Amino acid sequence: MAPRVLVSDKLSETAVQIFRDRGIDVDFMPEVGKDKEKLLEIIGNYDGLAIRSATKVTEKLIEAADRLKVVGRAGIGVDNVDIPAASRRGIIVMNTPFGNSITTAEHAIAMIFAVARQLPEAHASTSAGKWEKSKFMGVEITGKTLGLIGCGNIGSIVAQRAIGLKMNVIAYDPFLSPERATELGVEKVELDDLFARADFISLHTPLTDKTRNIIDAAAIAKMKDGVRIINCARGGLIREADLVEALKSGKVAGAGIDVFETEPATKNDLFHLPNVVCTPHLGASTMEAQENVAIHIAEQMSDYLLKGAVANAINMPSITAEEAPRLKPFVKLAEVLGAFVGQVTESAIKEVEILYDGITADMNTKALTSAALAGLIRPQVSDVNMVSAPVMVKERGIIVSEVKRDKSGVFDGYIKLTVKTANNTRSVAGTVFSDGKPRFIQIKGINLDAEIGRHMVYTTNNDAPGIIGLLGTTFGKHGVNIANFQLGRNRPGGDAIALLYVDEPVSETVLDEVRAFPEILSAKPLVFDV
Ligand SMILES: NC(=O)c1ccc[n+]([C@@H]2O[C@H](COP(=O)([O-])OP(=O)(O)OC[C@H]3O[C@@H](n4cnc5c(N)ncnc54)[C@H](O)[C@@H]3O)[C@@H](O)[C@H]2O)c1
Ligand SMILES: O=C(O)[C@H](O)COP(=O)(O)O
Repeated sequence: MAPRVLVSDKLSETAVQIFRDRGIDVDFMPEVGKDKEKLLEIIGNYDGLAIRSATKVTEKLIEAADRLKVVGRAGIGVDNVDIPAASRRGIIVMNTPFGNSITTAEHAIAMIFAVARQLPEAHASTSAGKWEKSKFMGVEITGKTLGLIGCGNIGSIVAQRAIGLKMNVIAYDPFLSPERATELGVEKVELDDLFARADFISLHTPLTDKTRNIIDAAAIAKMKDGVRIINCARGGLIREADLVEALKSGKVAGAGIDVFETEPATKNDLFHLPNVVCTPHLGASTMEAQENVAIHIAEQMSDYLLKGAVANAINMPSITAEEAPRLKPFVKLAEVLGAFVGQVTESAIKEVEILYDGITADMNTKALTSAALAGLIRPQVSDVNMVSAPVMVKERGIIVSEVKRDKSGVFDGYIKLTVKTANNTRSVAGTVFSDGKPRFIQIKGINLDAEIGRHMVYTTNNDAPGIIGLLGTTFGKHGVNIANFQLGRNRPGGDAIALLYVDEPVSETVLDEVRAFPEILSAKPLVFDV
């Protein structure tokens, strides 16, 4: 069945065409995002949800989204999506980090000009026939200092444009490297320094616990008199009530505000103040940007739904469409190794180490680790996948580490999973053969070469004559057909294991019969999704 996607916000219809061309069923309902009840009613029918900022993807919506695999944000900010809730349900959340950044940077530059020369008010006055030439005395931006709070994609573009306009640009961004600052021609400063020196301040950070109200009365008090403030990033970065006071007192000479604490902003104390220019969250609203983000999100979502490729996901490592086919058998291997340990481990897992040897060390190990963790905890939490597994493992306080090393044995590469509980350490290693199928190559340090089937039985036993006969006869007596039988031991007469690939699940009655033999220490049925 073709995957089904709902477009619930105003996206360019190019996105719809791309979904259709790729063979995806798509419903274009650009108003439904604002109708919470209706959305809740229909969301269960879709594998993908394409949105902008109007649709609120809440925990409640996610709970109702039984089929949903991917939320695609045609734009940058994902603060309208409950990402922890989506991750717990294994739903990928992806955005388009670059499609609208130039457009938004241009909007910020437009705001700088608008507040420097009071363009909207001058326009309104002139259109009203007043010709108030002396009322609208502006300031030049040449030679002025622009303080950027946040210098990522959009902040950097604003910096480049502002430098072209002969402004001096300083930036506060804890994650901006000195090298990148030099490359951009930007001076990296501390926040208080920025407040003290900037003639214009423009915000370009996401809204987080750290950035919320980054501009409030205390921050404004540290700024130059007559500073002008631009926000084309997110409402909530500025405490609006404090900005209103500062504009009224004249401490702040002007503000260009595209985003608001509450949106849609139909009433706001900032409206109608002198030299405040407001736009209704238009930062990304150009023909070019909307085409870009629509194309990007439709392609990314289609690639994921049809090929398993992951790009620009917030809650999952990327997997390119090119690497997806090569990675796929190793993803399966990692999952199977996790599933083996997950099924034989009965006490709480404390630590997981994943060793990537040879060619596997050069693969997308983040994705492989996510797959191994999904396999590992699936016996306890059935509804888990590569997106939700890392979150769930973290919630359970399990420490995960990856080790990579060059080819060390006969295989071009293999993966070894070692899991520690309070009183046990268990390991299993596997590789992918040229037939693309995963194999176990070592269990408990014992080498073997075991094909992996859907139903298997794993026994531990004392190495003694007659084990093959004993297991074969017991299973045969009960009509259990053995497709493949692998034995291994650490030394003659020492610890031994057997892995049997059987055609059907083996009942507990049969397994109890096996367990009753004194040579058999344990017998465990295993199921693998292969
Ligand atoms: N108005 C609009 O329509 C519109 C359009 C696009 C994007 N946006 C918003 O613009 C913002 C920036 O987008 P971007 O693409 O540049 O994002 P980005 O992730 O590329 O850049 C954000 C920068 O903020 C920095 N940062 C994070 N925490 C910080 C802190 N505490 N103090 C200072 N800097 C901090 C990061 O290091 C990063 O460099 C986002 O909030 C996005 O949602 C708005
Ligand atoms: O984060 C973004 O990309 C912008 O806020 C754009 O939002 P919009 O898609 O609702 O215009």
